[in-house]
Amino acid sequence: MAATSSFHGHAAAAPLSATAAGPLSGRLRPPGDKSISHRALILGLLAVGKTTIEGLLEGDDVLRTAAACRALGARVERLGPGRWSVDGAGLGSLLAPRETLDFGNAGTGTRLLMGVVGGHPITATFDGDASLRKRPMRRILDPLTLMGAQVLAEAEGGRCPVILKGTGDPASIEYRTPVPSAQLKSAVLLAGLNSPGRTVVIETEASRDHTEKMLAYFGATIVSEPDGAHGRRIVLEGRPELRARDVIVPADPSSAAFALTAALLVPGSDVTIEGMMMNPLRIGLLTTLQEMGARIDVLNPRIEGGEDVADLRVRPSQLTGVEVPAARAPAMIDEYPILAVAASFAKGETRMRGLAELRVKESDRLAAVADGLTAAGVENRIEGDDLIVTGSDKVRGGGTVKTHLDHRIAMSFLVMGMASQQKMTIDDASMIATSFPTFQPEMERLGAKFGA
Ligand SMILES: O=C(O)C1=C[C@@H](OP(=O)(O)O)[C@@H](O)[C@H](O)C1
Ligand SMILES: C=C(OP(=O)(O)O)C(=O)O
Repeated sequence: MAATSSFHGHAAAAPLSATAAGPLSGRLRPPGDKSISHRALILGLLAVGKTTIEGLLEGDDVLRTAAACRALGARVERLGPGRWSVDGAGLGSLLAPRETLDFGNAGTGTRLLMGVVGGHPITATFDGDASLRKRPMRRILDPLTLMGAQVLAEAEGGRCPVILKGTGDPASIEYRTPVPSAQLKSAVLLAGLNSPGRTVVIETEASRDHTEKMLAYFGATIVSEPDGAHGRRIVLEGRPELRARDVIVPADPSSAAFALTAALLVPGSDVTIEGMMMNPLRIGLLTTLQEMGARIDVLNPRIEGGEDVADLRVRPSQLTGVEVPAARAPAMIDEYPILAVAASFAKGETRMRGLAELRVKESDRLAAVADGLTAAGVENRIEGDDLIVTGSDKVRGGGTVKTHLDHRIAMSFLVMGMASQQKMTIDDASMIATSFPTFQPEMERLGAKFGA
């Protein structure tokens, strides 16, 4: 679990290839959900008492959040694999960190903790790797400024490094998020926690609701109601008494997506994914693949850690291109790169609409996916914010894909190489450790073949 990145760049790039695999078979428990892992640590920091976490994702992004929580006054300990405890500093009692908070590659950690710092009378510096330094932070800093926080320094265009001076008395605001973003919604809610009044966030398109659910679980009064056709209105009462809780982290659907897609594409496969979180705001990929004709049995549905989970048995399927509506984007936002790989093997055209937010992820994912598909001989085009992929049952493959410090681009094109005629090479596999450090051995255990 060595750090994979530091402020400006990262260790030497590690190219990796995937070649056509024999059938993939076996069972896989994907790592803990990344979104829930960040939030469990952060709410542990804000609660009084000892929070325990089971199944924490021990990827670099989350380890950076653990380090930041320590710097803000929590005692964070690893008890065993995936088992962690957080002795909270308590809402209103955070320490000012002495050093820069280095979030590496992680947008979620950066933005959620900007919300936390923004609502406390402390100053902190936020920074990360070359990818993080390109990502927009104004969307977070704007509402925090309305609440009374001050931006003491920022790089051009509201980018990291950012020095943020929070306020111990955040104004209660009603905020309509200008882009569908769970990170933005969460930052406002986390800052609003320390406000004496009510914080209201309205989103036109519902985004993942893990912050709301976990705040309620830790004892906050928070109500989320439908607003408009696809939106939510969330009302949080300020200054709750947050009490430490025990958190169980379900398996990450965004990580499960890679084995799931690989099993659909590699002939003869039969893979069962265990304990995948089925939160409706996270399973847009599953819905889309089912619409495309994927044979996925949803088995043993149950509740784990307050979330719906299930086991998924996946077998190869002839996929057919579909149109993916823009309204589904928040529920499958990180899965478009792997959907584009699935679409490459589908009959006909898949049109993915409304992908503007993909341009501001770890890389410009719209461009990175299109370039990777082109390198592999897959017909594709970008029209406005839509990506259109024309599939075929024989994908040539070959070529080297530039990953631009983006773990999802890296894993997606390795999956392509498991089913394409020629091997696929990625220029750098090191970023995979940010979200799925066991990706390579776990996929090899199922039958994948990687090489230089
Ligand atoms: O809140 C979260 O945990 C996340 C929200 C999404 O980002 P945006 O809020 O920028 O859409 C997603 O892409 C990211 O991987 C995790
Ligand atoms: C966008 C992602 O993460 P983050 O915003 O936390 O960097 C992701 O994991 O795909």
